[in-house]
Amino acid sequence: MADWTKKTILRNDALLQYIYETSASPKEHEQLKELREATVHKYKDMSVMNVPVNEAQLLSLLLKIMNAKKTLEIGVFTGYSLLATALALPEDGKVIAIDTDKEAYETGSPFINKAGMHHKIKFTPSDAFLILDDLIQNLLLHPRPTPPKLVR
Ligand SMILES: C[S@@+](CC[C@H](N)C(=O)[O-])C[C@H]1O[C@@H](n2cnc3c(N)ncnc32)[C@H](O)[C@@H]1O
Repeated sequence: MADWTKKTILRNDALLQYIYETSASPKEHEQLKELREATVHKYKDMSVMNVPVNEAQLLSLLLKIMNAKKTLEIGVFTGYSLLATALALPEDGKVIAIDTDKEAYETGSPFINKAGMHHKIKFTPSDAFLILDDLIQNLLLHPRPTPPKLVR
């Protein structure tokens, strides 16, 4: 069976530890760290569903490089990658966030508020398939000259 604690692309533990200690962990935003710790406290082993610190930093870099303003977060859980995304977007950026699990979102939500990122996020507690159908229908009914850049 897959070992979820080893779900990283790096297979060398010593190298991974070095990267975390010298780069990823010192750069982790205070509320991302608090959200991650609250997730571990509440969800124990299930907390590995959050993206790892270094992957969230890569995601943040990619969003900044592409000047993303609108993103879709399909599968929020407690919101680690959601908060990392919101922090990487400009002040008027928007994230449509969808998850069936409202309780998990509400576990991370206080840290999103504390980081001052709540205004960028529209959370919908729903099956993403239903919301995506609506979004596609809307785009078909009201086509835009430039399609939005979407990152998941
Ligand atoms: C791996 S976790 C997401 C982790 C999150 N991106 C992070 O970094 O913290 C997957 C999430 O997808 C949600 N999910 C699974 N199927 C879904 C669906 N059809 N619609 C909405 N959410 C779904 C689950 O409830 C779960 O919270």
